[in-house]
Amino acid sequence: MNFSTPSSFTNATPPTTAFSAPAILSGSALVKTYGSSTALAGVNIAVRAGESVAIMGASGSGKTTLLHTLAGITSPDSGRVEFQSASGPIDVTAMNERDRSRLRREAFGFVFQQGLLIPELTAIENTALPLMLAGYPRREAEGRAQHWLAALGLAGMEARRIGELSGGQAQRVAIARAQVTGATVVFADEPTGALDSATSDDVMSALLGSTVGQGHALVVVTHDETVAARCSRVIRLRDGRILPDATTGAVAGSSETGVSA
Ligand SMILES: Nc1ncnc2c1ncn2[C@@H]1O[C@H](COP(=O)(O)OP(=O)(O)OP(=O)(O)O)[C@@H](O)[C@H]1O
Repeated sequence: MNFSTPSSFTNATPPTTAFSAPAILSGSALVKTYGSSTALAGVNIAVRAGESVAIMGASGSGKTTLLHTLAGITSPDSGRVEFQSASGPIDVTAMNERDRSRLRREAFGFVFQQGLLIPELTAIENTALPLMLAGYPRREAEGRAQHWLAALGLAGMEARRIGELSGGQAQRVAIARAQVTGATVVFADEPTGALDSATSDDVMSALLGSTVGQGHALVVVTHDETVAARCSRVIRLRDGRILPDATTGAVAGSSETGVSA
């Protein structure tokens, strides 16, 4: 795990392309059904280090299912998810739940619209939690958490409980917590859904700067075209399938088409 601490990136501009980077995460022929509903109907997607991919589509089109499947939270009925770890490719779909849970803790970060932060804990305790769970002593975990909070513009707010923060500040805590272990892929599901547009913009800057700005990958589900426009690539789902890219006619998520920034 890379637990390096960040410099400030609250206003960082992420790179817009990742053409030469290898796929850090890929899903091939992903199918997932729930009873008679088909959430994923054969999705191919490759995400490269240093790129941000927005997943868009109508309600029920399969966005969250795709995010959860790529992240190893949901197992597909068929198809394969592969993660490129520092020690080589890992078949996420073939892992048992215990190993997948470890992979999620160590290599992935998660930012959701709300929840997940523990209201009884302070900003620094929430941020340090993944490191504490990984066995770090409190002092070291909180030292690293403090660096992340400062880099995200939250210096001085470490001791506040979540209810004492604004929505945008709380999302920055969630971003800090998602990355304190050095996650190489961050998954975000409607990370700005509860925020006004100016705050949403700031939170996206923090999210992009702290992920793709550091050479990591960001996969973000959003209904917001403004959020999607800030990502290096947008894929659109309909009925569990990726729609062809309107500009090129290529299927935007497929590894063959690569990054269409
Ligand atoms: N746990 C589940 N049990 C049953 N059906 C599910 C479950 N999760 C998803 N589905 C179904 O799978 C389809 C895709 O759902 P998903 O949540 O991935 O869509 P979405 O595009 O993220 O929607 P939204 O924008 O409303 O969050 C829907 O028809 C949904 O009802």
